[in-house]
Amino acid sequence: MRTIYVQLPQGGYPIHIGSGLYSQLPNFIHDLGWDEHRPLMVIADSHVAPLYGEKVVQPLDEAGYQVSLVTFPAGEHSKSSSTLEKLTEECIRAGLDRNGAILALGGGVTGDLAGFLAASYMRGIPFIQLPTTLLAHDSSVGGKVGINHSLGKNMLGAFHQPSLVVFDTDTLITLPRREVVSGFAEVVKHALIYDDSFAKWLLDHHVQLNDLHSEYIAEAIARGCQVKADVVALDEREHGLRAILNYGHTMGHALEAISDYTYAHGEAVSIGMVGASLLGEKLRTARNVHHYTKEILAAFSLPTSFSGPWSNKQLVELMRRDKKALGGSLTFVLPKGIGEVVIQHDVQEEVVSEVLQELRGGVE
Ligand SMILES: NC(=O)c1ccc[n+]([C@@H]2O[C@H](COP(=O)([O-])OP(=O)(O)OC[C@H]3O[C@@H](n4cnc5c(N)ncnc54)[C@H](O)[C@@H]3O)[C@@H](O)[C@H]2O)c1
Ligand SMILES: O=C(O)C(=O)C[C@@H](O)[C@H](O)[C@H](O)COP(=O)(O)O
Ligand SMILES: [Zn+2]
Repeated sequence: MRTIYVQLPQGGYPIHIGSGLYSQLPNFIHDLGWDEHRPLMVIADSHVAPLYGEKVVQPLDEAGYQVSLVTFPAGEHSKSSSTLEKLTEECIRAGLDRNGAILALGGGVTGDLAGFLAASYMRGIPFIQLPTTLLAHDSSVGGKVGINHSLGKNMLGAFHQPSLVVFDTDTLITLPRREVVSGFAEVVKHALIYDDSFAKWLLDHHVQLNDLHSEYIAEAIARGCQVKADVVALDEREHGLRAILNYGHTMGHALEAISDYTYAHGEAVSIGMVGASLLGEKLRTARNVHHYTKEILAAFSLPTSFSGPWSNKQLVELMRRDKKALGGSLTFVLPKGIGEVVIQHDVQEEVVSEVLQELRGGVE
């Protein structure tokens, strides 16, 4: 097992990564100082609950915890106020009080949704992240929780840090290939924004990683989590630096929302990172990053271009609603080199449209 700590002024928390970790959940929870009188509510989606619900519930039940499991329909559309409302009802009916805690078992949708429920239920109760997708090495760390609105992605949310993250890598065995690929986008992102040696390592070992070789995958998750933990420790509430974790997301979130979430998050972020690399070269924040960006993303079978009936204007309108955009100006995280980025405000619409045009159909 590998453990990474997220160091925060109010104490921080560990991220445990490894195989067969659910049997150790009672010990990890005891280490938090939570005794068996704390009711636990496991929240999982309709794909994950039948696969891993019992594996989480059983050891906790045997250790004497009062633990229940609730589910919701899998998919990005469940990151919504209506699902939040239904889960709130389940918690109230189950008698969950302020002494209770939520365990978010699943991918980023579950983590964001159940985390937001934990942030707002009775004005906030503790929660634990149990990520089951590769992508969720990112979403389970850092405390950004929230839901979507019909007018934009992640429009309602909070910063609410988990008390503990337990990534049992055995769960990745059942993950559909498309979701594995999507998850690599955030792994690559962590390398491209912060750690050029990590990027080189990812390219050198993409064959083993694509095969989900357990040692390499655990290493990739740990290195990605380390980048995230370092950045969050320096700027928990995104006053500045933390925005670098949004690399590829200005375009990515716009593509996700406009496609009604036909694009998976990682796919959209991948296209967004190619867009950011093109933009960086045009605005001269970086040289020679576009080709490398495409190469590393293609090594993990990620998309580097898009097609769709949406106009550049529609996409730009969504980008102006991005949370980094102040006063409606366009804000992007742009590369400075490999492993280094810069936050750029007031990017002109014309140059963004040029990039969108080049991203359509993959014109060089
Ligand atoms: N809070 C953050 O910091 C942060 C960071 C990155 C992404 N996100 C959010 O995360 C979401 C995407 O997360 P995701 O890609 O994990 O999506 P997801 O949670 O929808 O999971 C993808 C699919 O895989 C299924 N699944 C999950 N684990 C499985 C397993 N082990 N075996 C079989 N099937 C499994 C799910 O049921 C779902 O159908 C987006 O909403 C994105 O905005 C949040
Ligand atoms: O943790 C962060 O900060 C991130 O930006 C991580 C992103 O990968 C993630 O998609 C996040 O949910 C985006 O947040 P938002 O504030 O742009 O909605
Ligand atoms: Zn993301």
